[in-house]
Amino acid sequence: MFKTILHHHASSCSDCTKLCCTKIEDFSVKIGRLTIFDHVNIHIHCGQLTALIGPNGAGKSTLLKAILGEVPHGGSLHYVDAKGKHTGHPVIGYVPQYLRFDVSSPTSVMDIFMACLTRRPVWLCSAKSLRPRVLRSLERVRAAHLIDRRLGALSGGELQRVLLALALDPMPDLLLLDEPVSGVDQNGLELFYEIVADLREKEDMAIILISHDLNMVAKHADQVVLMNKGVVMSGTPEEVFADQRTKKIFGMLAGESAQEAAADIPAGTQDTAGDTADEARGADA
Ligand SMILES: Nc1ncnc2c1ncn2[C@@H]1O[C@H](COP(=O)(O)OP(=O)(O)OP(=O)(O)O)[C@@H](O)[C@H]1O
Repeated sequence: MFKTILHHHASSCSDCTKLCCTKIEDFSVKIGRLTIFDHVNIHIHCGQLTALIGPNGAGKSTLLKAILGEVPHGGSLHYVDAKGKHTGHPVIGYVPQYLRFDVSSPTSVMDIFMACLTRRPVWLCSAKSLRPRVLRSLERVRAAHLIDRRLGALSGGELQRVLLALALDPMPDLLLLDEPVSGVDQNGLELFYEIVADLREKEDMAIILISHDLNMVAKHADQVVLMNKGVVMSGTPEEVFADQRTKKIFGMLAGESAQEAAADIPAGTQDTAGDTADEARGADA
């Protein structure tokens, strides 16, 4: 189960010409008669962190699930590797916004890695032989000390790093991160962003991150995509945060920065801003 959640394989594109890039072309998701989003076109380059921002219900998480192929969608995904050749089956790593599991379960971090790293039944695997590999994975996210910890005993930030370590083995071409809205404290969030920024540089990885923390986005993102049932606008953090449509969606007061405004909006109340966002999107279309 964890394997399906954290790693997916997708087919590559047919017109590879330039640098490593993931092209999301004309993506749309409809559930019944409801359009969750449509006409989504985004290019994600390797070595870049693309932040997805927008109000609650904008369709951000659904977009990640569509990229993973977990949700039926229109449009297509194209992958181009750094040499302009097909990558065959690019690996996508995914860290979900939350994970439902029994917090009283004795399952440890090591157990979960063993279940994910091998196709053989866990009871036939040698923990001893896998341990160095698991430690290496956990070291990448500064969590080696958590290897024998029970999953249910981890803090929100620690669990997020363990899930990230799982999503990085095998190393993906594209990493999708759905930031938890709660349960991770400020220190945990900062550490997580530091690790992600490191990965982007050292591994030259393409990363899409859904974020509710506009300060962190301003600090770390290379590209920001503002979503509200479609792409409202995209650009550098400076461009997106200075734009009237962003200000409208996040209900910013005159002179207030996007980050300050977002900090003022209690979780779960941004839906109200969504109506305004529709207008903003309508004006853009
Ligand atoms: N399976 C489903 N059936 C019906 N509606 C759904 C389903 N999945 C998502 N939706 C709706 O699609 C919209 C987008 O949801 P999504 O979780 O993608 O938004 P989001 O931008 O990630 O929101 P948040 O910031 O609150 O996490 C919401 O209105 C949600 O209720």
